[in-house]
Amino acid sequence: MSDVVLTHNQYGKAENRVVRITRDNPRHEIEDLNVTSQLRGDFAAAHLEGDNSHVVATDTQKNTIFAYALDGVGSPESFLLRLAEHFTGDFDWVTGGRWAAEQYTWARINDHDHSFYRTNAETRTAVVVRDGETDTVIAGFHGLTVLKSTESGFEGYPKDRYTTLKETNDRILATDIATRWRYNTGDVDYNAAYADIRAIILDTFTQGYSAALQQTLYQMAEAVLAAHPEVDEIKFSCPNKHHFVVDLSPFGLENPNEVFYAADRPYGLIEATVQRADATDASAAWVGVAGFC
Ligand SMILES: O=c1[nH]c(=O)c2[nH]c(=O)[nH]c2[nH]1
Repeated sequence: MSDVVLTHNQYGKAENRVVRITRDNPRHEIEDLNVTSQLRGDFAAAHLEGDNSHVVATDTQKNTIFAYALDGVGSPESFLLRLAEHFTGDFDWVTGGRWAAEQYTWARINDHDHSFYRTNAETRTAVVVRDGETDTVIAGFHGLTVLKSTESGFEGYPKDRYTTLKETNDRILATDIATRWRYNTGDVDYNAAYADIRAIILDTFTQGYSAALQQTLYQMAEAVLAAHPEVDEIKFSCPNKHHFVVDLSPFGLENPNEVFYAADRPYGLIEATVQRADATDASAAWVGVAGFC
């Protein structure tokens, strides 16, 4: 057998479903997360020799996540950073790792103090990658479904023998927004930044005429980078949820852009990354973030 070497490796406990209730007064708060912890460092002996003396058990990582939740979550980013600090601080050979979370949104039922319903709003995401002294924090969300019923079109594209699509300057534009953005500093109020970036993305979606989903994605990215100097890079992955005008002429009916067939698949898939021209290369931190270009 030719010589082989162990290269990248990481390990941990995936998808720890943590629900933290803050109940120090009658009006409870709920934080609902799905947390994954993966350690990187000197784990060669475990792979090569069956020596587990460096292997902080995935079960221990799970327990640590739940124990840390007792001190509060606050924001998924700060929670993951605390985990990174713990594992790299307490175990010499853990030189870094990757901690990721999804956070689900609950709303109060009739403004009730301790009864909630899970909303269909977006899922918030966070990733912390620690490599020695360097932390990279990537925030984002997916599943925010938006639609504008006019002020969108698609024209001017090349036509060939396979083109059947008709040009239009008045169509429905609908998508499920998935986005991730990378902070260039640790000095961030993660919840406030999240709320503002989400609001900017939604507001930009509403603004003006969209010549293509590509243009709208770029404008959303540009607006976030303009308003948030602490963000260096933002990625979008957005399906074009086609709404086709139904031909009702066989029934002698006109359909002036009022009745649509909401197609399930296939769908256009439009993806883009926009970053500051002078942004540092952080491609290593994006490894493992699936579904973006
Ligand atoms: O916004 C759009 N972008 C495209 O690239 C495209 N292609 C297509 O058929 N319809 C659309 N719409």
